[in-house]
Amino acid sequence: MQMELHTGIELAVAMVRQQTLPALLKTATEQLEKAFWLTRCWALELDLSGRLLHCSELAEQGEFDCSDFSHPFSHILQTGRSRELSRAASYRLDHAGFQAMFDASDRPRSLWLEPLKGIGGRTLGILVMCRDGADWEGIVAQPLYQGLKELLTHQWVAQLQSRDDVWQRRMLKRSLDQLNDTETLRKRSEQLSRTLVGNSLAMTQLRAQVVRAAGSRLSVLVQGETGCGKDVVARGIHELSERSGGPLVIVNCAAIPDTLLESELFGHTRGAFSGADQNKEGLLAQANGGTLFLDEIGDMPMALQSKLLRVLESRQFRPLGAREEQHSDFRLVAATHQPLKQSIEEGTFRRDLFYRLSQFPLRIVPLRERPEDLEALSRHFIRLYTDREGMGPQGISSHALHALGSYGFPGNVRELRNVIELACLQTPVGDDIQPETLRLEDPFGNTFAGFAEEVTPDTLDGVPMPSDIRDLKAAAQAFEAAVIRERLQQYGGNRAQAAESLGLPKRTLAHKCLKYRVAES
Ligand SMILES: Nc1ncnc2c1ncn2[C@@H]1O[C@H](COP(=O)(O)OP(=O)(O)OP(=O)(O)O)[C@@H](O)[C@H]1O
Repeated sequence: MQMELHTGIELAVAMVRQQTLPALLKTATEQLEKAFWLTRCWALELDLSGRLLHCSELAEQGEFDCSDFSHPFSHILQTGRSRELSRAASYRLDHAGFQAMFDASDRPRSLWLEPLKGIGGRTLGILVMCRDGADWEGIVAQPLYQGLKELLTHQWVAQLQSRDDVWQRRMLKRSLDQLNDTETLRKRSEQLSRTLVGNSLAMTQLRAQVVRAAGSRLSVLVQGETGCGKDVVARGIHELSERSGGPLVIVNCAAIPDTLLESELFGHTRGAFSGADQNKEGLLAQANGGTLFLDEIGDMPMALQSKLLRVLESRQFRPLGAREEQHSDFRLVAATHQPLKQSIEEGTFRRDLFYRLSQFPLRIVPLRERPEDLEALSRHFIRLYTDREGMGPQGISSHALHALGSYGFPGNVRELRNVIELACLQTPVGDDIQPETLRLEDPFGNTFAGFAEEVTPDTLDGVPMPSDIRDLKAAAQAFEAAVIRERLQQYGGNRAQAAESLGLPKRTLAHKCLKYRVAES
């Protein structure tokens, strides 16, 4: 009796020490084997769906489908009662998994199959005991067996509960993480919608992409027609990224002469070339810790493309005339309105650089393909005008919006901005912009909608009538000069605004002003 008590306590302690269900089942079956002289003992675990019994100790073929009656376990589950199985009956059962278990138990004379149930009668699994004697009733009636079985089912339920708790905590954490991600994405997209305006599906998707791109370290290539917002997108990526506290260095590859672009980017030492009278830090170095935005990358000369590719691979570069290499940790955003794939085919753009740049490609849809954005963009530009000037129109009439909708906007959002700003100027304070104040024309001067005043070559000072032209080049230059003069007047001499309204870099406008001797008014 004392011996039995001692064994019982030993077994109980071993069981309660186990931290996982497989460890508990292994310990329990080993202890039962020892205590009752079994040749083998197995514990089959019923899965959550109730459709599969699993025996982790049987490495292969340890799964028993509960709807398959070619093994004895489905019958036990169905009746909920224990039963004995003889060696002869076991031989007759044609089930590979059961036969593997029978073999691994050394083909005992008798097996005892007992369903184990937890709280509320929920079936946990089946206990399989193997022995060469057949006195099962004598064993299962013993208080030691009853006590151990009760402890086993108790611990089994506790393990399932803690597994459920862990699983539930994990699920909860996962859904919270997902919620947080979605919430962050939503908040950032909302923040971006203040500068990257538009309610169309294309714009909503673009904002989500910009937020994703900002959160990654990949190089971004922004493609889209001129004036559609590539610059706005590049700034958005910088501002929403972890580098927003660092510099945003913008380089317009088309505006800097080829001969200067390399030294502008890489920097140079004093005496590196004639005219280099002091050391100059390049834009690559200036972008350290921030973002480098290479606008109009399609215009970069081939020789420089190879050098840029090397820099992108190592973030190392050597200023002109320098002996030592320098390092700069920048994130690259490039943009172009040119179809780069075509440039690659024509041999003017390096394929390997294209792939290096477009790790995260973004494409901006032209304004004519998202007319739903016209209203939000128009109101945005009216608000910007009013904030800047301290007064302005109240809004825009539905007729004016209709007129905007019927125009193709070859200059995209930049053109819309110019149209709205000019209309703001001509609309009495507090009124709505009307169609007559919208100056809609294509780049060749064809009028589309109500015009306040037509600007065609014959109304521009100094431009000959087409029939009077004797020198086409001179006439074209006179036309260019007249347009620039007129635009500068319109913007009160503000070169930046005039340049933007003409789709020109400021530097190019300055150069043309010098060439045509156009002074600001
Ligand atoms: N979705 C937008 N929301 C608000 N403003 C926009 C949007 N898209 C463009 N703009 C405005 O339109 C003008 C032109 O945009 P931006 O300079 O970004 O175009 P771009 O594609 O970089 O042009 P380019 O090809 O000439 O460099 C800017 O004044 C910009 O603020």
